[in-house]
Formats: sequence, structure tokens, C-alpha cells
Amino acid sequence: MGIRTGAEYIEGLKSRKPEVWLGGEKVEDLVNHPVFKQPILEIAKLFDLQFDAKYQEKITHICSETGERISNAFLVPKTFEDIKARGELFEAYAKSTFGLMGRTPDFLNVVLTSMASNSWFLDKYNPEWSKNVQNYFKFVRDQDLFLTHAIINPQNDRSKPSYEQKDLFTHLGAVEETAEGLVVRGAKMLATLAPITDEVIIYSFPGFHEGDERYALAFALPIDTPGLKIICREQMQDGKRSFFDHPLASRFEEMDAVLVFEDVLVPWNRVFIHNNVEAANNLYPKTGIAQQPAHQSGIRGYIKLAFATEVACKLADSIGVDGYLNVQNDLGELLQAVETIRALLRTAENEYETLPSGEVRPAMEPLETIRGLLPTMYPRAIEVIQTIGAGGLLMSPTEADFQHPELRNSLDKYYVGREGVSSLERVQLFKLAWDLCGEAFGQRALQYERYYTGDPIRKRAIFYNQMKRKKTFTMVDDALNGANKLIGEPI
Ligand SMILES: Cc1cc2nc3c(=O)[nH]c(=O)nc-3n(C[C@H](O)[C@H](O)[C@H](O)COP(=O)(O)OP(=O)(O)OC[C@H]3O[C@@H](n4cnc5c(N)ncnc54)[C@H](O)[C@@H]3O)c2cc1C
Ligand SMILES: Nc1c(O)cccc1C(=O)O
Repeated sequence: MGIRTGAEYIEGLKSRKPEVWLGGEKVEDLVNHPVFKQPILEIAKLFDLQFDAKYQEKITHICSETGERISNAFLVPKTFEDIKARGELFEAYAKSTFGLMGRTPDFLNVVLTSMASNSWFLDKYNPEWSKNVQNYFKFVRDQDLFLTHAIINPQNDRSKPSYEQKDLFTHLGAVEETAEGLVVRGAKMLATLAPITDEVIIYSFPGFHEGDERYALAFALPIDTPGLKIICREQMQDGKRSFFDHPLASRFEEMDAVLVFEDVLVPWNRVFIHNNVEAANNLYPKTGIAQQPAHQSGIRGYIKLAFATEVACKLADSIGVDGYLNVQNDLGELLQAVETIRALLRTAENEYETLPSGEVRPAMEPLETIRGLLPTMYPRAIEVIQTIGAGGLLMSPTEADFQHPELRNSLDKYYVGREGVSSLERVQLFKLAWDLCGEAFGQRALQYERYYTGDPIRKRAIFYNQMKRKKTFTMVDDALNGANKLIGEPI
């Protein structure tokens, strides 16, 4: 089959009925639900980009195995050009949502591609697992499916391992093995976009210890598998607020959910790891599922930071404050942050590494540095928008006010910006800024940037320890050796 259109993606959603809970109700008609309708259309636009003459050659390619046209997310990069071809896809998708939807189909399809092209590491534990991963990859590739994932245990008692939580199955664990497959019970978080995806893949960050065998799991299932509850957080927009009033929240609500598995059967051909702590801990280091997706999240984060920076610059210009030193200093800082991420992306792409298998991966250090910088750079951009917008962010009337004959003259007179900026233009810009820096929608987008790739504190510590192992730190020795020479002491 190969690439799907947006209409085919929507038809796929209509063909299933996952158990989705929102606001105390089971969602019956996802595609027309006010909270999900627009995000589904935004994802459908991404599928349609694959058929757009301007993008098709850039973001898709002909599969050498099937001869069908498939997304570049399923490309196992073998050359620098392949890495750039992947980058084209990530950038096209990120620009379509201004980087505000992080878990678009390309993200997990890259994760699965990396998992499959390196699944050989599973052979020593269970050759069936490697085969299952590869078969699943082909299934997702050839059907052009959209996955969600939940790799984190729900936030219960972080001081205790899973087997010491209040209940043995608070965290998702294996209950029993049957002839048909593995029965699993418990919860995982935080499955972003789960309600509007086709399938869910479960795995974990490394960190299992002896005693955790029950929780050392990796598998994939259709999102409407019986016994799987998808419990959504409170929505950030109700689908009734207009594009004028909430230009971002009304389009890009990226729903997050906790997945609860109530004795769900995972068929054996969908089990990738089970009851094996070493295999589960090796998943990340042996398959590159931290490195290849970091290219997607780096480009996406770059677009989102650049977008927030543009909003800050436009806001300052619209009210005539971008001539002041303090404002220029803040905006200069944001523009340099954007340039920093852009430079790190180019370094990662140019300094790629080639594996013995022939797979090439963008350099990890620059990508990991992006992961460490965005959690502080993006909140800083939001702070600058808040600082420049000041009270103006709370001045904004609504679309209905602009449409009311009794109010319109006052709004046109008292809400103008600097010379050449009409009241309508200024208010629309400030409402866009408020969606980004004030609304719950914008705060979730900020929290995403902080935590989408794990806990930045612990990831930075991991980075330090990895670099300490790799780096030589010889400059200090050279400097000290030089000092001894100066005082003529015999060495
Ligand atoms: C908007 C958003 C979208 C997300 N999307 C997804 C998704 O699609 N799929 C998915 O699987 N996950 C997703 N995540 C979850 C994300 O992976 C986690 O938020 C991240 O791994 C951090 O874990 P946590 O949130 O449980 O924080 P916790 O681990 O509970 O940390 C809470 C606080 O305690 C500290 N802390 C906790 N444990 C330790 C420790 N052992 N040592 C030191 N400090 C500690 C942390 O530093 C932090 O300050 C998403 C998160 C957000 C915010
Ligand atoms: N956060 C990640 C994820 O959700 C899937 C794969 C990789 C990562 C990561 O940041 O390493």
C-alpha cells in the first residue's frame, strides 16, 4: 500500500472504536468530536503532504523492497543524503504545526525503523523477538500507520521500584503467558495523541534491575485492543473557541493520555521483549532509538523555538518597543538561541557516524546538547513574550466584540498598534502570543519542551558521564606541564 492520504487516515480512524475517556465520558465519534476534530485534520494534512507535488519527492521515496512509495521516516539512512532526506520530512512536518505537535507520525515511525534495523541484538535472547520487530516494522511501513507510545510508568511513588508500588500491577507488568500470547495489566504514561492514532507501541527507557523482570516489556497493539483504556487529561480547548480567539489552541491540541491495560492479551507475534531485564536495558543503546528520533525532535524543537522567537519579535515591533535596548537585548538572545540549535543540527548531520551495518546516524553529542538546551531555551522565549507583551496580553477583546456594531469603532480606535498596525492586526497577534505564553495550551507546549525527551536533569547527568568516559581532558595536563617548564624545575 505505501503512503496514505489524509482521507485514508481518517477512514482508518472511523473503522475502529478505541476506548477513549474524556471528561467523564466515553468518546463515541472521535472524528467529529469537538476536541479531536481539528487535531485529526492537522494530522491528515501531514499525510496529504506526501501527495503534494511540492513535497512528495522530498519527504517520501520508493521502497527498495516493495517498490511502493513510503515515508522517509521508514528510510534506514545509509548516506549523508539519506540523513538530509529525513531532515526534509521532519522540517516539512514541523513547519505544518509550527513545531507545536511533537508526536506526529514521523517521530515513532523513525523509532520503529531504528528498532527494526538493529533488532539483531535480540537474537541472543529470543530470535522470535527480532523477527516480530521486523515484521511489525514492515506492517507499519506498508500501511503507513500512525503510532503512539507510552514508555513511562505513571507518576506514583518515584522513590520505589515497580514491584514495591501500592499494587504489583500499578505499573504495566506481565500477568501470565498463554498459548495465544502474553496477558498484561497496569498503566503506562504519557501516550500523546493516543486517541487519534492507529497503534500503540510500549517499551521503556533503560533502568531495570533484578526483580523488575515482570515489567521488562516491549510490544505493540492496535489502539482499539479490547481491555485497553485511554484516559485523557482535561482538554486544553473545547473545539468551540474560534480560530480568531485561539489561533493555535484551536488547531494543535495534542492530547495526552494514560493507558490502562486491563488483562490485555498481546499476541506472541507482537511481543518484542518479555521477562528479560538485560534485553530491556539494551533496547536504547543497541538500536539507536535515542539517536535517530533526536534528529526529528531536534528539527521540530528548532522550528518551535524559531516560531516563538518570531512571535516575540513581531509583538515588540507591533507596539513600537523594539527600539529599546532592553527589548533588543532579549530578542537578540532568542535569535542567538535559534542559531545555536540550527548550528547543532548542521553539526549533527555533517558529523554523522557510520555503523558496521552501514546505517548512518547523526552525531549524538550535538543532538543530545539540543535536548539539554531546549528545556531552558524554550521557556526563556515564552518569558520574553510575556515580558514584552506585558498588560497588552490581557487587553484582547474577542472576535464577537469585533463583530458587534456598537463596539467596533471603539476597538478600531483604542486597540491600534504602532503606526501602520491596525487594531485587528495587533489584537490577532497578541491573541496568538497569549495562546503560546498564557493559555493552558501554551503551558503544556512549554512542559512538552521540558520533558518530551525524559527528565532533562538526569539526561544531562547521563551526558556528563558519557562525555567523561569519552573525553581525554588533556588540555589541563598540557597547561600544567607548560607551567613546570617556566620555573626551570627538572621534570
Ligand atoms: C507534554 C508531554 C508529552 C509527553 N509525551 C510522551 C509520550 O508521548 N510518550 C511517553 O512515553 N512519554 C511522554 N511524556 C513523558 C515524559 O517522557 C516524562 O515526563 C519524562 O520522562 C519525565 O518523567 P516524569 O514526568 O514522570 O517525571 P518524574 O520522573 O516523576 O520527575 C518528577 C520530578 O522528580 C525528579 N525525579 C524523579 N525521579 C528522580 C530520580 N530518580 N532522580 C532524580 N530526580 C528525580 C525529576 O527531576 C523531576 O523534577 C510526555 C511528557 C510531557 C510533559
Ligand atoms: N523520549 C523518547 C521517546 O519518547 C522515544 C524514543 C526516544 C526518546 C528519547 O528522547 O530518547
